[in-house]
Parts: sequence; C-alpha cells; structure tokens
Amino acid sequence: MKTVVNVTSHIHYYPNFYTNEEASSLFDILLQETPWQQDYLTIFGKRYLQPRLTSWYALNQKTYSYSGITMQPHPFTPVLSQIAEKIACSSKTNFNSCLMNLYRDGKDSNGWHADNEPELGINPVIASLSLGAERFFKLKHHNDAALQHKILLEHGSLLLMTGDTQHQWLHTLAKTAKPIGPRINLTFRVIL
Ligand SMILES: O=C(O)CCC(=O)C(=O)O
Ligand SMILES: [Fe+2]
Repeated sequence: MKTVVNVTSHIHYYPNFYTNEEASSLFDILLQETPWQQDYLTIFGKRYLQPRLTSWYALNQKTYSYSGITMQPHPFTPVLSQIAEKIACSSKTNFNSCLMNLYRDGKDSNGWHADNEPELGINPVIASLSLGAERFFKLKHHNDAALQHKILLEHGSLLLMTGDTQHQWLHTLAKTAKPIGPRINLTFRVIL
C-alpha cells in the first residue's frame, strides 16, 4: 500500500487488491451481467453524450443525481455484494451503493470533478476498484493547479479517498491515444 497524499486528505492506493486471475474473472462477469447505459450530461446548459457507459447499484433503492442525470438503482448482485464485503474489510466502511463505469477504449474518459454531491455527506469515503486496461487517474488541488498527482490504476487495484479529499482535490480519468482495451471501474459510496 502506498500513501499518495496525506495531509487532511487521504488517498491510498492498493495494487493487487485482487490477484490478476480474480480481477480478470470479475471483469468478464461484470462486463456481461451489467445493464450498461449511456446518458446525456447537461453542463452549463449544453447536452453531451457521456464519454463512457455507467450503471448505478444501491442497497436502499436511492437514486443518484449528478450533472443533470438521475440514475435509477439496480439491486446489488451476488458478485457485487462479495466485492463490497471485501472492500468493507479494508476500508472499515459499509458501502450501500456503487457507480460502475465502463471505459470502452482510450477515447472514453471522466472529466475533472469532485465526488461532492450532497447525498454523499461532508467527507465521503470513496473506494474505487479498477479492472481491465490500466489508466491514469489525475488529481489537482482546488486552490493551486500546480499541485498535481498522477496514479496509474492497475488491473485489480483499489484506490481509497477519505478525509476532505473531495473538498481539496479534483480528479479525472483522462483520455489516452494508446490503443487500449476496455476498463471497468467500480466506485463504492455511502449514500445518506
Ligand atoms: O474511473 C475512475 O477511476 C474514476 C471514476 C470517478 O471518478 C467517478 O465515477 O466519480
Ligand atoms: Fe469521481
């Protein structure tokens, strides 16, 4: 485990949270069984097709809203419950929801943002599992754009963001021109 940022924001990276074989098997199952959807985002009044596919899972039937989208929840599947349980052991957090992202290739991305929707509470714990193609996750400080970090999110790795990370930092999953395959990201959250 490597501590990347540690002031009042805590960002921890666990490579090999799952072995290569376990991660590949989870990738195959999730790619197949997930009802992936592509939504339109509304940013400053303009509509854009989201540059990735997503799916929203929640234990408490809560919807999730961001950038003009309200996502309807699917119930946790057995595989998702199993992953949530393993992550709960490492993070000491019982997550009740999961936003899944499918980046089909290097052209798919996730723009600069913070996970700061009101339903996540003040200092949310966010646990992010990466499966499939490796992609760079970048962070930049809200008040000082020169303060930046770049983390390669490997197959089977877990990234944990806690403390006031979502107040201090923005994050993005940038596009890449490299010819790469798909990546699945599972972002576990607690919806209040
Ligand atoms: O794909 C990733 O690693 C980041 C996903 C993310 O930031 C989000 O869904 O809020
Ligand atoms: Fe995010």
